Amino acid sequence: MQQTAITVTGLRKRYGSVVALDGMSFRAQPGRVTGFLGPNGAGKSTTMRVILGLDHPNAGEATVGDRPYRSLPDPLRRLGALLDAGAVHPARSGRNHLLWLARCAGLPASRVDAVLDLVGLRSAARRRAGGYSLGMRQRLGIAAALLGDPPALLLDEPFNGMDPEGIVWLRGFLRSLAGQGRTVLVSSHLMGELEGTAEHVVVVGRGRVLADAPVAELIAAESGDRVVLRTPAVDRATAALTGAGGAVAAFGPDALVVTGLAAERVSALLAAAAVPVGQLAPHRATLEDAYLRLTREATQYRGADATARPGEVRR
Ligand SMILES: Nc1ncnc2c1ncn2[C@@H]1O[C@H](COP(=O)(O)OP(=O)(O)OP(=O)(O)O)[C@@H](O)[C@H]1O
Repeated sequence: MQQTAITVTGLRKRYGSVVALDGMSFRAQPGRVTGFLGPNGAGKSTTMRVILGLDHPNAGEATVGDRPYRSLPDPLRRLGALLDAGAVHPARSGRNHLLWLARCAGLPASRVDAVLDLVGLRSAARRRAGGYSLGMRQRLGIAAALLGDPPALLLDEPFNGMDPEGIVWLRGFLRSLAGQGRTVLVSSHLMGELEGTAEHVVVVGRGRVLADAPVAELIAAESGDRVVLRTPAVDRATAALTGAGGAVAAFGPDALVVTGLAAERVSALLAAAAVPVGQLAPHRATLEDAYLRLTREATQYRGADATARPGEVRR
């Protein structure tokens, strides 16, 4: 399979007084799922439209392989895209929708049945697409993106409207597409959807990149040297640990989060002070923790304290 990275460089885009893209740059590499994450209004869809040549940036450029999408001689065979799962004629069957797309692109009809099988829509293929659930329309959109068997895929919010079974299926499916060497760029505003799927994430806010890193690296950086412990003697534990230079914060009625001391040292200090300990473990952050911290400042539309969760220690 021909390797085809998706690259955006210095994209700027303004709609009147709204700055949608403010110097967006990143590369989605072949052979992995790249999560494109950010809160509502962060500029994900605008970036994807620019990649597809549907919107013109005020500055910067986007390429698929080494060329702008619009200059590709056989675009559907190079980059498959799902932008809007609703963009289907409601009276047409799923199969006829794909047949029509295949005909327009000069692709063989045999591809239609192949992609229907891939996305698990074969049994519903002859039903009117207007009667499909949103999850089924997403599958149809993914099938359309795969018609040309492209080495690169760009999917805008494909998990939207999928039931839990669909989400599990799509996670595995995206991983298998990347495993075949394809570039898979997937947007979402929910970190959890991409957990266990994306190896690499580009987190964006207010039109620019906030983080561009492997998921494992983001989680490790977020976890830091924090230890969570449970003890009925919260005050004595706090005194022993702060005396040794640790920073201690309450985490519920009988739990503490300790920063600045390794787990072994925390354990030794508490033993020396004869503090009973129910549980002690290094804190492992989730991808969602990292995402919420990164995007907290860049979130445009937020309720009064929408990012706080019960028991969370704000940093
Ligand atoms: N055609 C347009 N006209 C005016 N403003 C627009 C247009 N398209 C996008 N915007 C604005 O640009 C900003 C980025 O929007 P965009 O849709 O790219 O964000 P997004 O990250 O995809 O958000 P969401 O997760 O809500 O889809 C927003 O402030 C949006 O209101």
